[in-house]
Amino acid sequence: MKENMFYGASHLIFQKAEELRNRMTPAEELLWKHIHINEWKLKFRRQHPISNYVVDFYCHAARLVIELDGGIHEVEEVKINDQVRERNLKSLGLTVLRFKNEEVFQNKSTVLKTIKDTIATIQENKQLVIEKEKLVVIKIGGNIVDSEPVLASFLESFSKLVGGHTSPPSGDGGFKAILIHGGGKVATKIGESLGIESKYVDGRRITDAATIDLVTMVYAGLINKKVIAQLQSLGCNAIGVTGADGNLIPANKRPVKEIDYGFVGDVKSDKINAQNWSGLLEHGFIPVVAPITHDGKGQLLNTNADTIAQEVAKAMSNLYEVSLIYSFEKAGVLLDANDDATVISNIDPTSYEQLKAEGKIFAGMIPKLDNAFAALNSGVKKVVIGKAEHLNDLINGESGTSITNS
Ligand SMILES: Nc1ncnc2c1ncn2[C@@H]1O[C@H](COP(=O)(O)OP(=O)(O)O)[C@@H](O)[C@H]1O
Ligand SMILES: CC(=O)N[C@@H](CCC(=O)OP(=O)(O)O)C(=O)O
Repeated sequence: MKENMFYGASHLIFQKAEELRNRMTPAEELLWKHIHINEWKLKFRRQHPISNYVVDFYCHAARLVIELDGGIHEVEEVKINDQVRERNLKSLGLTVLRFKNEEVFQNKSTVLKTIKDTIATIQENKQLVIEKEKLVVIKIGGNIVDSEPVLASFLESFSKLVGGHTSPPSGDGGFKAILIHGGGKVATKIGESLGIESKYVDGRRITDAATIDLVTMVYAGLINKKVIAQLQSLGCNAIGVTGADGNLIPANKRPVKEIDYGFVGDVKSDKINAQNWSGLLEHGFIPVVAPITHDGKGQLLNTNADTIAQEVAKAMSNLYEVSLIYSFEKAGVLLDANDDATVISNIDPTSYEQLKAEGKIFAGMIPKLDNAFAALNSGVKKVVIGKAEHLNDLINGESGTSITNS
């Protein structure tokens, strides 16, 4: 799809597009504000290279070009050039809408209605090729959260990725992302100092009344707010949430069978409302999620952060093309869990079963991989496990372990 959407534009056209993007006209700025985030959930690009041209706005899913004309376009010679340009763009199968700058200033609602009607017609004719926007769901593990310098360095890389103020200028402001943090180690340490003992069964903390208060304070309070403050200082409009905020992650208290886990929550997968999350993202917020959920009856619940990442990634894959990154202190899933030089580059269900049987994959890595496969099986496009310090490479598929179905 990517190579297609430029219709063979040359390197020079790309350069020109980059220059034009840096000096948009006031009319372009105004229209961009309205179509950048839009009710049709379509991705528009501005100053987009197509063949020999740079078009003002382009939506590849609808194959729709929108051009704005200033006064110069009234000159006869320019008019002829515009006609040739329009004919050439249409010959590529594109719909072209043209507006005058004054129309955008004086008649904005009519301009937007024309765009809306055109999209509706394209939709009716089933010409719309859905191109989902990319979303990265990133989980940071307990050992990263436990180390201030490692966390700070991770957050700096993260901020660059999502368009914080230290990012290189990139035209469209970075990836959309959701960050989920753990913090089990910090909770255990603070618990010890308060005389609250930590007990785990199958990687899940037994969460009695004192423990749910402890983990709420540590995850939703201390850790979450420290992360938010750091991201804000890096120019990222991060907003801290638990699953109770905005009813983002409804859960059920885990039923008591052989083990009573106490206030541990199992996520109600079908009740995660992707539109609510999308609302935060579309308004430019970067959600930072603490692993606390709720039962809708006033009870907070403790839910494993790997599971939350999987559930949120799954729910969001209806609306976005989602990559799920499990980042932690090791370089990936390792053949020897203590040797970063032994990264397994790819794991599929068969090799997973084998490595587990051989005892090479154990403890917390088992539920992490179970979550990874569950995500892949429910629409998540890509899952990678690897070192938090290699965030960029993990996203580009150049580091860590890729989880695949075959
Ligand atoms: N093959 C393996 N490769 C890497 N880590 C492994 C492997 N098998 C078991 N582990 C263990 O799994 C742990 C990661 O699980 P966990 O502690 O739950 O993750 P997180 O830090 O993200 O919460 C590692 O710290 C490591 O001790
Ligand atoms: C129910 C349950 O086990 N909840 C986890 C939530 C935190 C977590 O998952 O943190 P890590 O990513 O650091 O492991 C716990 O309290 O440890």
